Amino acid sequence: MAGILDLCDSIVSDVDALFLFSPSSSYYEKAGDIDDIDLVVVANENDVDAGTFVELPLQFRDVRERIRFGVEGALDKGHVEDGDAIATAVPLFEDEIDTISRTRADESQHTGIYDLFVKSRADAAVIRNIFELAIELGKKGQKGEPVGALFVVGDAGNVMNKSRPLSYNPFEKSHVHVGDPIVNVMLKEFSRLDGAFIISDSGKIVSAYRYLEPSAEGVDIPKGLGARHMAAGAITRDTNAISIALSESDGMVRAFKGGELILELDPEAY
Ligand SMILES: Nc1ncnc2c1ncn2[C@@H]1O[C@H](COP(=O)(O)OP(=O)(O)OP(=O)(O)O)[C@@H](O)[C@H]1O
Ligand SMILES: [Mn+2]
Repeated sequence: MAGILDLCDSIVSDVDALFLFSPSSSYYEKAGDIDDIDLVVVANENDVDAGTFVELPLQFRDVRERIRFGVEGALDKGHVEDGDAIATAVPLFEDEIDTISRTRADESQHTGIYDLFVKSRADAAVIRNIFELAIELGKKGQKGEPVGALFVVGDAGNVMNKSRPLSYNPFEKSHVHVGDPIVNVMLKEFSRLDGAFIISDSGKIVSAYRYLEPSAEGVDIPKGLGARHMAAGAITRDTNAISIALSESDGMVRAFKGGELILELDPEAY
């Protein structure tokens, strides 16, 4: 009679690599004893001193997104090759790894989730900060009044050229950066204002209150999203910026790059 391990066999048989998501040291050590398999650790920090490591900028709640990030990162860094079969060990319900799944490194399924953080003009840390801010703003907003916001990150000179002020710029003479505790308070305060925030590659807040006027030609964003999201998508095609929009109407955080929607997060899940 077949045991449950026989069912698991089809998940893990003949895989080229095993991806461990945020493993404990003991889990990592145990996995190290497995023969003939490449180990890749995907985590916020390399606590286990893994030789092969992909850094997670956010602890994506959607496990598929977390796995996609790890796989696209590993492909980019050459840890796996197109077509490789991969087993993934992930903490899904608990903090400890409790789920094993199987996927394939597939260049044709490329979503750009890794490139969004790592191959953008702006520093990955700046992009992460803006994500966290948008998520926080989205959560708070849902309790009181919903707020919308738009952050355009990187390539600020070009973005400024493709936009115009709606009102005076409260950041005109300041040298504040995202990540400064005071800035988060300011950004949250100003997010009630119209228009977009413009942020430099290194995280300097260049302007608030910008009305974006990019060419929307060739921009392919899902139908039903309005002017904020069209502008958010279009500016990333017209410049080398990425953008992060918080929707006032559905509460979602969306990231755009190269004129495309790359990632959609529900702040309530964080
Ligand atoms: N081109 C633009 N540049 C900067 N901000 C914009 C632009 N277009 C719209 N916005 C901002 O987006 C706000 C909401 O506009 P709209 O409802 O059309 O967008 P939306 O995509 O439906 O966003 P939401 O989901 O938040 O409603 C506007 O009040 C304005 O502040
Ligand atoms: Mn709207």
